[in-house]
Amino acid sequence: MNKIDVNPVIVKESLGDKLSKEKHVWDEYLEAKRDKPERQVLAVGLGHRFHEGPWLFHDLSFRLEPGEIVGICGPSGSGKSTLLSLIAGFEDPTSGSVQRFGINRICWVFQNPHGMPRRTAIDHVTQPLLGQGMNRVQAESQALAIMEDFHLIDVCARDFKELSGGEAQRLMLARAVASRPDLLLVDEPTAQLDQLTAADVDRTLAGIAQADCIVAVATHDPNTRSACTRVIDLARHRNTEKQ
Ligand SMILES: Nc1ncnc2c1ncn2[C@@H]1O[C@H](COP(=O)(O)OP(=O)(O)OP(=O)(O)O)[C@@H](O)[C@H]1O
Repeated sequence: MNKIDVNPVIVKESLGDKLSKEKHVWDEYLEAKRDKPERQVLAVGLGHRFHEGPWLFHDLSFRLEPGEIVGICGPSGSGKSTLLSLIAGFEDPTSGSVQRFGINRICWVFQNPHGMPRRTAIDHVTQPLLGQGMNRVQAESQALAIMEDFHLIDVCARDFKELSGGEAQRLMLARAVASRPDLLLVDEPTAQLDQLTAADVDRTLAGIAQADCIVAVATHDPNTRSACTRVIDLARHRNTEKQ
């Protein structure tokens, strides 16, 4: 938890004029909290199973904070997508709790890229920026800067339907970054791609780390896993005793 600085002079003065000065200190505390929301996801003792089925994972505790790319890893069926849903709050855990702080906008990138076939690549990235109130010149310049991070400059004027699978997936990541979410969840970004195209996506994955956004990527691809800054390995949280 961030330390909130409280002015010691005001605290000392408050001994004399207790009520009003204490209120001052309290207001300052609230102001500081408003300015620096502690954006985080806190999971404690998390476990999940569907109906009376086997436990996918249990006793899972972690904290997700902005600035890193957290890989949610494990074999097929281990519950990676389910854990993303729990993190987002779309599903309630069977045991334990997930708390979200400072999260209003959640963005998902799915394994199958979905775009508008006859709209250009740059349109897909410009759109969310226009929605945030930028004018077209500002939005296009910002969109190009984001697309550069995802190696998309050469195809920016191409229609979505003309993009390769890897380009389309990188465009989904660029559009997600342009949407400025508080929480970005990426589900198996390379699952539908061949090895070479997947490597293209992995090379640009660092571009989704944002100073003010929490990022989690579900993957069973070892290269995508290596591109993450930290890993939650679901294989370690399966326990036959609990099944
Ligand atoms: N709504 C549901 N109801 C019942 N079972 C479900 C539901 N959603 C997922 N499952 C089951 O839970 C298990 C974990 O699914 P999940 O999609 O989370 O795994 P995953 O690790 O993401 O798998 P993959 O790597 O194959 O995408 C699977 O056996 C799946 O069939």
